[in-house]
Amino acid sequence: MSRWRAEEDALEAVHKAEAAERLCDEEISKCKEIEQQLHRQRQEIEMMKFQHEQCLEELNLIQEQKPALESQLRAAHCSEKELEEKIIQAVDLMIIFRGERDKLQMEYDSAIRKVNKYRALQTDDPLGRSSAHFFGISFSDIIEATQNFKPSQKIGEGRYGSVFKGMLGHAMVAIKMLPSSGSQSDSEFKNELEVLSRVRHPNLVALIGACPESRSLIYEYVENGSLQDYLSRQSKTCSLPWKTRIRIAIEICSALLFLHANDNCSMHGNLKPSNILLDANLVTKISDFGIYNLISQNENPFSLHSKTDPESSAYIDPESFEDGELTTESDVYSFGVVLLQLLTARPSMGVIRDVKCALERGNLETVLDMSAGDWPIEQATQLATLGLMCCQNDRLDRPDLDSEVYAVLEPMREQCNLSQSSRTQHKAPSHFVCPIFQEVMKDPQIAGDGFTYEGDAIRGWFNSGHETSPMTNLKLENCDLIPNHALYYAIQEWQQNT
Ligand SMILES: Nc1ncnc2c1ncn2[C@@H]1O[C@H](COP(=O)(O)OP(=O)(O)OP(=O)(O)O)[C@@H](O)[C@H]1O
Repeated sequence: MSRWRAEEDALEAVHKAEAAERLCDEEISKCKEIEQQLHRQRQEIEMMKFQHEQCLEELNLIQEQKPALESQLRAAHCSEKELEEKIIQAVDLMIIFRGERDKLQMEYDSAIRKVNKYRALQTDDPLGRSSAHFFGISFSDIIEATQNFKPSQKIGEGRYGSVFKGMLGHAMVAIKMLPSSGSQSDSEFKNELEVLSRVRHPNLVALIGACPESRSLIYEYVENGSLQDYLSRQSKTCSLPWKTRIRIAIEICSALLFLHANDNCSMHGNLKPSNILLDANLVTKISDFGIYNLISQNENPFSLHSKTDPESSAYIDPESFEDGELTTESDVYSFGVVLLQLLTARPSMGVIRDVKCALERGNLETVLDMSAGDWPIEQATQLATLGLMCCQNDRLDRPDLDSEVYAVLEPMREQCNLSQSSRTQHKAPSHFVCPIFQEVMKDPQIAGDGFTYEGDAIRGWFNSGHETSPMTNLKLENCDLIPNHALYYAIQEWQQNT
């Protein structure tokens, strides 16, 4: 019995031990779960701490930037106010300019009426229609412009008459009074004017009008005097640097090439430094081209010339002295003398001999004009050789202007452009500026009057009902526009170099 009870107790104890073991296992697994939960919560807390620190850092950064941002805001407010004031001023100016524009428009309209009246008088056409391309001006207008030929208005006197400056409308012009005597009839004179007034090139002085009645020619005014003034040190301004002189030589050559390629006006006929004018940017403007056609010549003009002005006769082709004939090679000869003078600034008489001797002796530097700076000897030698070739006595020995002269000069342009860093302070050359917008052109277009305008400006002019030239006021044959590629590339090049 006691054994049976003892077995039962033992069994019960075993059960209890098993139950206790299960309980223990359960507790252990619960403990593990709790530990895992605890671990996860710790990780979350770490993450929250990290985010909190980041937020704090960002907040600090924003607070540090706050004063700078606030001052930027204040500055923005100030400039906003300034801009507002400027806009108000600009609007005021615009109102004033509009008033002036309306006034000018009225003056312009009355000038057009006046021109038409003169044309009607000239052509006996009651409607004032004329086929003339030159701007006809009355003698009374010339008297008014020159203040009755006041001596202080006189710029100079040449072989073909006196030159006066004057205001025609709002434009400063140079008025050349040709001799009235001669056998050339009025219609011959007008025909020549027609031809000359159509010739337009950036390096030729534009003939903008004429008064056939008084045989006077009206040219654009070129403000910086002539190359002669610079070479003979008569100019109040400084001497021309060698790079500018090379550019001038290239510009002269390009203008001569243009004239020689022109069907009607194929020669200059009187090229010399006093006829090579320089504008505000020292851009070449050649005057007097084709003037020999406007003067009736009864005897060989060149032999007459040599008697009256030996200095000028040094520019004349020796063969023209003989036969009185003017050819494109005559211009090449004159260009050669000018080239040698650009190098040496020596008088025209004797310059060929001086340069030739110096070249032969191998000491060209002794004749170079040192006021132009340090001439690079290689280019100076090239120019001297070119000048002497142009000055050959026999026409047939002279070089071809395009393939033998321009082809040598043109590559020198790049070097001149490199030197033009000072151009940044210069304003744009006048022929880069649109006559209407008065800004450097982006899309230069040639109109029927031969002048180049900004595309938008001239189209706007036509669209507003005008059928006339904005420059000459004459009626245009058509409203066609031709892109001026040469000028476009020249402007691009100039803009890249400034
Ligand atoms: N369009 C112009 N703008 C400014 N000045 C000019 C203009 N045309 C001529 N001149 C000035 O007038 C002066 C006289 O010029 P003109 O062409 O009549 O005589 P020249 O060149 O001295 O001799 P030639 O009669 O042999 O040509 C020139 O030296 C020049 O300075």
